[in-house]
Amino acid sequence: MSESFEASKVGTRNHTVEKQGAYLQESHQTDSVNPVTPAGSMMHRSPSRPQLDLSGAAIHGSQEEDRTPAILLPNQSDDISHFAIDIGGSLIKLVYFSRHSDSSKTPITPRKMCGLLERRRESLNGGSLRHTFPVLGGRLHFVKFETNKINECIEFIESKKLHPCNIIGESTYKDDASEGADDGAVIKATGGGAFKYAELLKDKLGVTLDKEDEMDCLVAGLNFLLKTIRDEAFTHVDGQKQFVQIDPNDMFPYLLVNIGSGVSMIKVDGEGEFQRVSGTNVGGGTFWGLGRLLTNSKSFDEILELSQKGDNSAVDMLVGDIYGGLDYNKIGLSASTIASSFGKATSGSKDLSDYKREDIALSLLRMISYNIAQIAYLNALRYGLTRIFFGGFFIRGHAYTMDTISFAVGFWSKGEAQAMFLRHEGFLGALGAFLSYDKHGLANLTSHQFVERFPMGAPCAGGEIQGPPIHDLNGKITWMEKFMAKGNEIMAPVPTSAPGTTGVGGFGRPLARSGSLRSDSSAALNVGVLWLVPTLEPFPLLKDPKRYEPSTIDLSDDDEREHYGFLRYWFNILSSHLPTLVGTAVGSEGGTDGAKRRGDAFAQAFRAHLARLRQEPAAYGKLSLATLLELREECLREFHFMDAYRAIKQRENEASLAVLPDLLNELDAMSEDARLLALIEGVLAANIFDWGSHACVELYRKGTIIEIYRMSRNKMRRPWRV
Ligand SMILES: Nc1ncnc2c1ncn2[C@@H]1O[C@H](COP(=O)(O)OP(=O)(O)OP(=O)(O)O)[C@@H](O)[C@H]1O
Ligand SMILES: CC(C)(CO)[C@@H](O)C(=O)NCCC(=O)O
Repeated sequence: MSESFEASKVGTRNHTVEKQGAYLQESHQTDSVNPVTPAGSMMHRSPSRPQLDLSGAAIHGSQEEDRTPAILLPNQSDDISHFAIDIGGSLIKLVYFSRHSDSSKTPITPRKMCGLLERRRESLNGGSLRHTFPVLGGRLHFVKFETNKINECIEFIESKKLHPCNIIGESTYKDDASEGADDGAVIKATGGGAFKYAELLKDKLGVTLDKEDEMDCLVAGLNFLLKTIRDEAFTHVDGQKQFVQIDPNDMFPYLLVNIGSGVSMIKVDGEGEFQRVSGTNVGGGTFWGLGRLLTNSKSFDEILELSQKGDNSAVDMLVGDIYGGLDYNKIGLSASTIASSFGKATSGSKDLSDYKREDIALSLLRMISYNIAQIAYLNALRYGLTRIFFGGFFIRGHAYTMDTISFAVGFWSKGEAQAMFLRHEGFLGALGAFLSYDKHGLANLTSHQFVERFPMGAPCAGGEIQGPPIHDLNGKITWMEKFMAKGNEIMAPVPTSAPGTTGVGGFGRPLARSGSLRSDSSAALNVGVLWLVPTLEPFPLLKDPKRYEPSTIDLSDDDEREHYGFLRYWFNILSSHLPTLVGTAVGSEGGTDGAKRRGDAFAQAFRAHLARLRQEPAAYGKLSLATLLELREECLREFHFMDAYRAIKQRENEASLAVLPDLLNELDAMSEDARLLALIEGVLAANIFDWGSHACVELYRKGTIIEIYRMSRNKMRRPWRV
């Protein structure tokens, strides 16, 4: 099977490393950011509840050894509704759901949530529950742990109190009255570890695992993502990432190649319609295991990082090595093609220590990636499939791995088959298990009901960065529960830090100084927290709500960018407006020293986002003005500015209410047509203002919104009337 590829054809490393250099330069300036906050969304609790339950808080681990010691807050609850777990040979993946904490004025504890569910359930007719149960708003979080550190995962579940109320049996719903009687929770679980660790989880957490088949879950997870999450799938060729639009009505058939410890290849023909057609024991575990032995690396990421500085020709036997520097043209093999991976190591005179770790790492990465890609291609060929999705955490969002696999698939299939990758690569199984809870009705959601948010804080202690600096955008893809601490004193309310989580879909903190893996932005930025926004209804008059796309201009699209220059325009606007926004935000929090520090930190974080996007506009998926503004809002919230415009809104509301009767009278007095036009103009004026239009902001300085509204109607020359 050891067909080979031409070494030069997959050589995108230089390119990506260069990009990384530029990026690091730009982002270093953010290192000195000061105080920072947690991934924001868990922070905004109702005032009637303390923001954090700090009782029993303790630093977890040694501060000397760990620059980001986790703070365990054993009594903090997060209104969790439920979670599912995928325990694989190498990694444990956890998907958990938390309610929008701001969606209700009353704080909802997990048990209250169960009571709520129970009451709603009762109010519906038993049989129809499955399909009509209202979906609760909330967030889906993705976290992973190493399987051999399962205790850290258990601690995480405990510290976040994910387990007491995760009940799937109809008879086990509880309401407030049954607080305390929370045994018997049943958790959806998949992967081999669902069997292996069932007893342990029962002992430690008191939960029973409801086992779901691993392959079922992988397929269900992927189908859900392809149908529901925008820009989930992408190709990666020569360092270029391109999102693929998947038509939910034309998704099948495809081949899923899940590269975990081992590799499963699944032909998928429809919802729940699939067959595991092949597999190979040479997978991610092989790469990690052999890589660790051969390079003495401490982690998976370290091996990947090493590989990017290596030259595999020092280890691999090339066609040219065999043919005295010549190509073997007759069968289409150039001299630089790898004839035999590790073939040079057969030389008796050299020991392992005579080879460079970097070279070994690269040779190994290529060997494994090519081999899997080739088997994948053969299976695609066997079943006439042209779409191949590669999942599993071996991929790790790593540009070089993806390029190598893409190259191999393209090479063997002569361009007929396409390798595609997934932003939630390693979470397919966990997500599938999560979806198998049938009470939340997630499976029927459309893409409009999920938005993806990217928390990116930087924890700091004593005024100095203690966590990943902001340029380490890894924070964007983890559900990083950041904290701010001064010595042992917690300065900002934060959820529990995740001990031992290895991050989500991207790299953990870079171990090497260079952080060269960051050369691939996708590695660090491919997964955010999914927010479920079920309350948004499409406009009723839309012809096809499912296809309605409010943001028609993709700012990350090259052509459009050149054509309109929008991206640069908006970046400039957002950058120049930043000081004003920070001032407003700080003012909204009383202008305290703490608020100022947070304001500075927000500005640095947001600048880092903009710098990142300038460099790679598609880094966070499709980019529209709406997503840019949403990103800014999210970033503000992350730094605890829940509403930067609070004070202004209050002032405006008061002023508006004072003149509202007058305005209503004025509108009432109009003819129907004139009134409709006035209302529409008013809505547009408010909307444009809300989007921070430059001209409006200038106008605003001179009066209140209501005055602008009047001015826009009475005085301004409207372009559409000229
Ligand atoms: N931080 C990490 N630690 C360990 N392995 C990692 C890490 N990041 C990526 N990997 C790679 O991901 C692989 C595990 O992927 P994944 O979690 O999809 O599979 P798994 O569920 O553990 O395995 P299986 O399905 O075969 O039981 C590892 O074997 C390794 O190659
Ligand atoms: C055994 C599983 C399914 C566990 O996830 C996976 O590791 C795998 O597909 N291994 C490859 C086994 C084979 O088909 O040779």
